[in-house]
Amino acid sequence: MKRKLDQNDEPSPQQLQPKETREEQPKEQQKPTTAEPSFADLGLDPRLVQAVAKQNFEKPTLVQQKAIPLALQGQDVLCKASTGSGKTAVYVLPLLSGILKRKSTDATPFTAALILAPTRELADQVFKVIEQFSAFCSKDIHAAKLTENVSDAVQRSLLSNVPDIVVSTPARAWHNINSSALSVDKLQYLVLDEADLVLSYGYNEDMENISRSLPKGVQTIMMSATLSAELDTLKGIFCRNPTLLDVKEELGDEDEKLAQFYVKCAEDDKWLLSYLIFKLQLIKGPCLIFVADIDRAYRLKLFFEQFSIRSCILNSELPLNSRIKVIEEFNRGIYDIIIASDEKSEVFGDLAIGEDGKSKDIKPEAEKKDGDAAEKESEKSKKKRKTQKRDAEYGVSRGVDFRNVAAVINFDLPTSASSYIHRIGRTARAGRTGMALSFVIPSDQFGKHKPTSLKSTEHDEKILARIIRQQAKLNRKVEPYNFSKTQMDAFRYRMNDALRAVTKVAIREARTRELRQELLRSETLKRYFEENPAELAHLRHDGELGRTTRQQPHLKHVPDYLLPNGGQKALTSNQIGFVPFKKEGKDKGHKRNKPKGRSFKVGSGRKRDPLKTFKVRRKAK
Ligand SMILES: Nc1ncnc2c1ncn2[C@@H]1O[C@H](COP(=O)(O)OP(=O)(O)OP(=O)(O)O)[C@@H](O)[C@H]1O
Repeated sequence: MKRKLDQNDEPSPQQLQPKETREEQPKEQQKPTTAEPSFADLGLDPRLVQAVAKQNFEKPTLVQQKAIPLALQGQDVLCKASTGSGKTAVYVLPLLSGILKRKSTDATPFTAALILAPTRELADQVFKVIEQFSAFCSKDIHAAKLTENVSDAVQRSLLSNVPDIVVSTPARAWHNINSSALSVDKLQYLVLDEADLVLSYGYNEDMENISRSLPKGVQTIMMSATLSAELDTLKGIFCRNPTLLDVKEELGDEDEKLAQFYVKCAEDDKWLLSYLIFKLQLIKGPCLIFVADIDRAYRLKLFFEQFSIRSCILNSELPLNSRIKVIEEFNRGIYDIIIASDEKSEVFGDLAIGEDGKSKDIKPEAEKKDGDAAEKESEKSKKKRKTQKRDAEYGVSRGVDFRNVAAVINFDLPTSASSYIHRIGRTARAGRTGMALSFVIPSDQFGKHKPTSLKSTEHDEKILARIIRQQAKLNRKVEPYNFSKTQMDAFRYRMNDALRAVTKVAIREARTRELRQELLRSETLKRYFEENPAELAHLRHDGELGRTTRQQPHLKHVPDYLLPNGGQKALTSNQIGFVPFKKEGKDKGHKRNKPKGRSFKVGSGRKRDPLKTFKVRRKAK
């Protein structure tokens, strides 16, 4: 965050670093102590240890230290560890090691491992990790992924090469097993990644079917970030008596890595705050903004465009290739803001807010208006939805390895505490620091600003109470954050101007245009870009979409008179302040660097004049 800094504000080095020079933060794991095992000590094939070193993993994370030896011994394992703790390597390394060991004496080709993940993004990500870890034994390991949108014939030919490892979603895996394209007769390993989510994605039947087709004695590894009743069901289906590992980070460690805040605000204030946060660059570094549905994501993007704030979109409508590319480019630091519609959270949120314990039907925004017009609109949008192709195997808040995310913003609070865990788990990964900020609509404010009201936020306060309780159990705090209303109000008319310009027609048009563009990129141009990879760099995903939005050039910059006395410094004051990051130069967001007191001061020199900094940055864009 290049937010307002005051005595209470201690910016992390990463957040203060200009985007262009953004580097990965040093990882806590990188200083081994004598007491802790190295990867070489875990009994892995030396070629894998070499590949791990190439990834700059200097020592195994706690969950890796505990679970890899068990998996190497052939035990069934059910492992629970927090998001971003390195669970993928926990199963990929032992699988590879086992396959290499067997192949040294028996080269018979057969599919030895099936890895199931709830979404195609995740399956694709796991496949990439396999490729990385088998870099020094690629001749001996052949892996295939069933994530591409290709015909049965293409999948069949892919599988006819008898890959050692197949990575898939359960639905695709079962489809191919059922059609005999994939033989699991000799399967040795079955992995369920993000096992707590597999059933909520509706894969029950596929899982039952897969289980029935497996030979006896398959070693099963289940990985999960949360414990849920679903894990028990899966345990019953696949392995009766696994070794249970519940790996917790050291006490206090999480607390330091991840700062969590919430802001109670009116419905339109979310828009105002987001505008301020990004236009004044109060958050610095890559940000992930979660909204409840696709229209809302486009609305926010078009709203941002009114102020020249660039962002890209992730949703289930976009082709998988585009989604993966957006994530990859975000990870490479090309984009600063992703607006992700967390549709699964809305569909599967436990919403168990009702005292009756029953979940409630959450209707999309267009369906919650009063009167005939609303009904008609609702009918129209229902029809439209039916004809729209969504990817049921999409999920962005769960498991996707976004790197170096400085902040996760819950623009719309999720409807369950477990969804919150998955969302905030996209930041503060692998020993890095991060911040989560959630907008919460107090119940007396709900429905007060019709144009921006959203049904799923009706019970925000109850969900927040659950989140706070859940985080307290994990020894983490979610703290309130207050913005000064008076200072925000100076910007309110600009926010209203921008909101008015983002009409329903503009949203629909932007959504259709982007879909068309992405399909074109994804399908028609795929081969061209395979042959001309350099050209791909010219295709950006954060371009402007709002051609039909009213253009308002005066909104693109912030006049000096709007900034409170003292510019951004004032915005970071106690009233409006922002997130207490760590001190510059002190790093590193870990225990040994615990900040001593809060003494960061904003100077008055040119370099530190936030207004001037802001102007320079704007020119640079
Ligand atoms: N031993 C290690 N040292 C340093 N970095 C690591 C280590 N192991 C994994 N990582 C990195 O940590 C990040 C998170 O790893 P991974 O995606 O496996 O976490 P996860 O526990 O599966 O998270 P989630 O629950 O969100 O899926 C990745 O970028 C990975 O490269």
